[in-house]
Amino acid sequence: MPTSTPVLRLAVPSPLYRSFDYLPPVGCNVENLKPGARLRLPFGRRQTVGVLLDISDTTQIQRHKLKAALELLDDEPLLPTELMALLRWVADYYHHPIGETLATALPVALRQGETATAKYRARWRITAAGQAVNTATLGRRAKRQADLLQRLAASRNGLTADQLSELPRNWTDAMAALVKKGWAAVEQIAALECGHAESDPGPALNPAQAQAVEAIERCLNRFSPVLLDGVTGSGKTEVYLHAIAAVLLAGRQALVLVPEITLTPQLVERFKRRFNVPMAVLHSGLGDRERLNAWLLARGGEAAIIIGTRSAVFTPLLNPGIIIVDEEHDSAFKQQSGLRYSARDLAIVRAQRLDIPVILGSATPSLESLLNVAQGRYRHLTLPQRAGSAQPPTIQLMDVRHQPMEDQLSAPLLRLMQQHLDRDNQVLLFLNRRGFSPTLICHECGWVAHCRRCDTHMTLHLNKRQLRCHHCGSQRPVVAQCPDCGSPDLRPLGSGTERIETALTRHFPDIGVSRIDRDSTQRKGSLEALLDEINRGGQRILIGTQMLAKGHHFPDVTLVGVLDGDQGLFGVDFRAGERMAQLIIQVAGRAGRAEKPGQVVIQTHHPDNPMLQLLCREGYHAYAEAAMDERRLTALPPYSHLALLRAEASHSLPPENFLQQAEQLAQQLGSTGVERYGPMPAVMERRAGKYRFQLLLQAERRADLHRLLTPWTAQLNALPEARKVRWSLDVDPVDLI
Ligand SMILES: Nc1ncnc2c1ncn2[C@@H]1O[C@H](COP(=O)(O)OP(=O)(O)OP(=O)(O)O)[C@@H](O)[C@H]1O
Ligand SMILES: [Zn+2]
Repeated sequence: MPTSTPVLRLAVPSPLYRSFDYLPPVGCNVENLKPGARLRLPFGRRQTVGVLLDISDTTQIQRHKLKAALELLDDEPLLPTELMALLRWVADYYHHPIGETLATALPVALRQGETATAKYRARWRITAAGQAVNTATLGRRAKRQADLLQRLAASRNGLTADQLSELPRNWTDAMAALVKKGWAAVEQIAALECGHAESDPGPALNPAQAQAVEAIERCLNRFSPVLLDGVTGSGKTEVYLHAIAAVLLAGRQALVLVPEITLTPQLVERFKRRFNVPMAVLHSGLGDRERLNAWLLARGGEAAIIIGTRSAVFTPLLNPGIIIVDEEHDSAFKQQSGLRYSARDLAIVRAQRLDIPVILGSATPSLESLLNVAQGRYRHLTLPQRAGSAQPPTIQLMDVRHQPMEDQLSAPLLRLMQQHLDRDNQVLLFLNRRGFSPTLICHECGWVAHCRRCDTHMTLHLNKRQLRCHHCGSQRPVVAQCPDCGSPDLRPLGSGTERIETALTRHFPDIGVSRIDRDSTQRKGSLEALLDEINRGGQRILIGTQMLAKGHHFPDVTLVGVLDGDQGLFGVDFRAGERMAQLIIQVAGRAGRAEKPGQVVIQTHHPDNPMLQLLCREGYHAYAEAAMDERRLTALPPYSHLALLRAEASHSLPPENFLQQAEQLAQQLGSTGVERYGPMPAVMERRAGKYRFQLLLQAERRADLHRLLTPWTAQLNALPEARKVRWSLDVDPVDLI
């Protein structure tokens, strides 16, 4: 083989921290090989799909040992240069193998080697000649054509086969006749969801909103990170919509990241009502083929707005104009397995590389973002008041010590609920614990239902008569007798949403109760049905988990009760307090969002807790400031940077040994500026049958941390114990448990 044959450097899905060299496919014109294109490759005993990183003249492998790639799958680079560069950055920053990083960013269908062709569909429009036709003169024989023509005339966007298939009779012949006469024309359009024909202009902006929109519009052509810090119900979404309108006007695309789409059907609806453009909505219910289609149409520029959850941050865009991260504080933006990236952080990095604005919106910004504001890295735009006529709710602590309690419902809370219901309003109760009770205990001997695979209790789900582990998902039927002593006296200890629901139906027999948690919304469409029921208004009680805190708009809710305000006080994670504060303020934000004023009460056994008091009396920002001081004193993020090396195995020894070796390796590599803690068992040492250990690295300066991580992670796989464990590195972990 002549030495001039170039060598292809490929990213291949593999846990190895390197690229792989191949020769071009036999007979392939080298000119056609461009970085970002996929190739089918022989890999071990199987075939795989790799992405071309570079073409090189040299290789460290003896040439005769190189295998040839089998087939070039893309004529044009599938991944644009910008995205390729971003993903290389991502692999470096998260210290993740490049092949797996690229695989994470690609839709499954592309990973499997499917061809990258987008779907289009036919759409019919009326022509000028068609508009001039007086349908009355068409005569009875052409009634179907006349009907169709009228329909086309009434629709601004034209009609697709999907829309036409709703017609009672077959329409294809009649349409063909219209096209033949030149009265209708057919065009091929991207197979995407489209905004409604009747666009709605939305309310007039209030001064704070207008100021925010103006500030964003002024820097549409450059990187400008903005924290849109607006109290709940202040109309942040309106600001996004206006900013997007300006971006669309300039012929560019908007990428909108949300924590969970299925939980906020109302949001997507609002986008559709406002814009008459093709949209790619990337939700978890999409099939592989549909996801691929949306991805390709975003890449081709046909999708003007892309709304998706965290992985949407990797969507290729032809004309990117803005990135918006809604509810930026939400930990759902962090991927918790494989490539553990933060979509919020990557949105910033990507916007910077694209030189476009990025908006992080929240009523309860993360301490990370608040510090970035304080240090002048982000612009701070605030919406201090609720939009329209809505007033902020009053928040107070309710001391439940010595109070009679019915499950988690104190007597004063029940009285207050009655008052609000009597006024024909709705009451929302928040308890971040689903199921009937978190524990089932034997009253005779003290036996507790434990998970057999985790160090934790099973949760009792009475409706399904099951015990379920919320950590590994295992389940078994409820036993009638204690397996230890045979006593039938088994009692549920503590309450979850299911139990509260039962208590509420008992206490308020005439009032409808809607429970909203992961169990009650499992079936497709069930959340929408529940939301509809609530939005029909009138007396009603809502009980739910953090799902209720997610951006819903319930105009009739006037009372919000946080049933267990102490839940965040004793969390093991250093972020537990911050999370609980955000949750409380977000659920509180569901109260009094329309004309009626809202009231929020937080049941607590610690009414003197200074952080709770601060949160209630002075609001989230006062709380955040105090929490920030605490973090500074304890040198925790955002005042330091963390990386967590986790390892697990079926026995406890290998992970501990592996981490010990990893620790020694770090020591040998010299880790100035990096503190190491561990190895130590994870808080839940055994989960899903695996023993879990971890080693925490902490550095004041990010550069110090990464200087160690780069050589370290490259060598971890070579440690003797590495093959006996599953290990992973988590850079900027949000969850230390
Ligand atoms: N300028 C305005 N005038 C009147 N009503 C408005 C205005 N802006 C927004 N609204 C309405 O106020 C309500 C809350 O607005 P929006 O959902 O945009 O707030 P938000 O800040 O995103 O809320 P949250 O963070 O609590 O989910 C919506 O019903 C919206 O239509
Ligand atoms: Zn379990």
